[in-house]
Amino acid sequence: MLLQMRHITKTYGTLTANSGVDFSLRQGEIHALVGENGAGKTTLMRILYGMEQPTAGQILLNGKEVVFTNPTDAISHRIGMVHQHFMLFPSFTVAENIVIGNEPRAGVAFDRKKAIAQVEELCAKYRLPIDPRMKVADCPLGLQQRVEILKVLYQGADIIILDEPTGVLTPLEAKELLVIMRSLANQGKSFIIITHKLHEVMEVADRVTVLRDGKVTGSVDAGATNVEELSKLMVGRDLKQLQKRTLQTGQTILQVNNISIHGDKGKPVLNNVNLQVNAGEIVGIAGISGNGQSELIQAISGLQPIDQGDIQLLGTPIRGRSVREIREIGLSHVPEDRYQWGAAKEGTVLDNGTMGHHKTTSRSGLLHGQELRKLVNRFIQQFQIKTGSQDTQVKFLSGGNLQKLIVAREIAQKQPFLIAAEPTRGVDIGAMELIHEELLRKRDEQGAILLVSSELTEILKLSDRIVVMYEGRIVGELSAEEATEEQISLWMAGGNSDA
Ligand SMILES: Nc1ncnc2c1ncn2[C@@H]1O[C@H](COP(=O)(O)OP(=O)(O)OP(=O)(O)O)[C@@H](O)[C@H]1O
Repeated sequence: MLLQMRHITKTYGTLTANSGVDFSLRQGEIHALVGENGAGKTTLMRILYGMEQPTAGQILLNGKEVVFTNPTDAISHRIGMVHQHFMLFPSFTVAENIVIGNEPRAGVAFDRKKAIAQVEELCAKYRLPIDPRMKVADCPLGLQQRVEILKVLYQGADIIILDEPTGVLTPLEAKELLVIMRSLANQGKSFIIITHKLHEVMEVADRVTVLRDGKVTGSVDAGATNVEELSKLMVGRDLKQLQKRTLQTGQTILQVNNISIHGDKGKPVLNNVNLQVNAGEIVGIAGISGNGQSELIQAISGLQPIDQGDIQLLGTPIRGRSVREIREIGLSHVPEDRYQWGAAKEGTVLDNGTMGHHKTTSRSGLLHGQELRKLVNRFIQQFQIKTGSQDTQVKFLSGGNLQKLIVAREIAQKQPFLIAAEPTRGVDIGAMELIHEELLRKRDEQGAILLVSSELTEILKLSDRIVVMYEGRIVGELSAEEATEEQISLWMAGGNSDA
């Protein structure tokens, strides 16, 4: 056995993140690590990568015990990790990012030519083409991830840990990544992949280990299991089928008229976009990321100025208004990037859970400490948010648990309009089910929801109407009854539209 982690336990104060976990990896294997948010997957991998030390337990590499006190130790034992949030220097080139920390030198100076040659050689060896001279800032996310993988390969890794690698990728990039992993595994590399996407597990993994509440609930060959069985091992119950009713829509809540945003390079990022969202409906925006969806949301929520057109929320023009003013008129917003816009990382669960709620919960204009705590307690219970306490800083929450807190907070705002951008990114399947139910409940209570998701299945499952964006324009619109995956995918890829 290439790697064995034996009886790993990790506690943080009273919280047990891993409890007696056994995990093993064979050479050339792709091993998926799955489990609910906060089940302890990232913690286990941070231990393997030397970022955390276990409270108890052992790691054996090729049968010999190893002790890592930092990632440098893990790297010297040929273990590499690609984190959920890439750790690249955007203003540096691809080659510079790959060789960083172990740069070729000519005397004391950095040998740029040699770095480029080394990276070209590496790309050829592993059949992962990329231009080493390109600036990372100019690479789409799929290529940035390739840089991360090449960096780990440059460091000599034989065991590669990928933490939710497809979360930020387009469906096409995600497919490519799975092919790359298989090809590298065939060349002898071994992978551990943390993911919530069970169809990916079935597609790429040889083995799957399931964690629940810090403990292993199963470790099986992927060929001997299926999505239903894995879900049950993860959440301890069968998942329900979502019931969606057909509703009458009400008054227009959001009206976007002909808005455009000129880009830096002469190409518009938004091009004459018209959109309407009514009370009692979910309008889903489908599109490959980077086709103007982010800018559209930012324009509506006051984060980005527009160059042409106007937007009305509940009949009030909002062009040029601040985020705060727009929120006061009637917007709640689950932002696409939870770390940049959604949360104050240094703040506590209580601070983050109550942002925007002070007004609604105070009786006399003063803040009501107890009421706010009660509210956050409700979020924690309902969404099963795993946290030490309300006073824990959110930087200690697992990614999925922070996402659940933001979604709970925003849905509870009781605003007439909600923008839900990638609302289930990084959450487990049980939490996804709950978030979907809550979005539908809000819609059933005559809420107007604009849903943006890179998961087409999510768009199809929840939306009453679907619009497709391509290169800054809306290129097609379908009702839920008319929508087919084929038609939408065609429009998403820039295929012909008659809209
Ligand atoms: N440094 C820390 N201090 C306190 N608690 C922590 C720390 N790191 C992790 N935890 C807690 O340990 C538990 C396991 O977290 P971990 O990030 O391993 O979960 P996960 O399975 O990767 O979840 P997700 O799917 O949401 O990413 C969580 O409850 C988390 O809040």
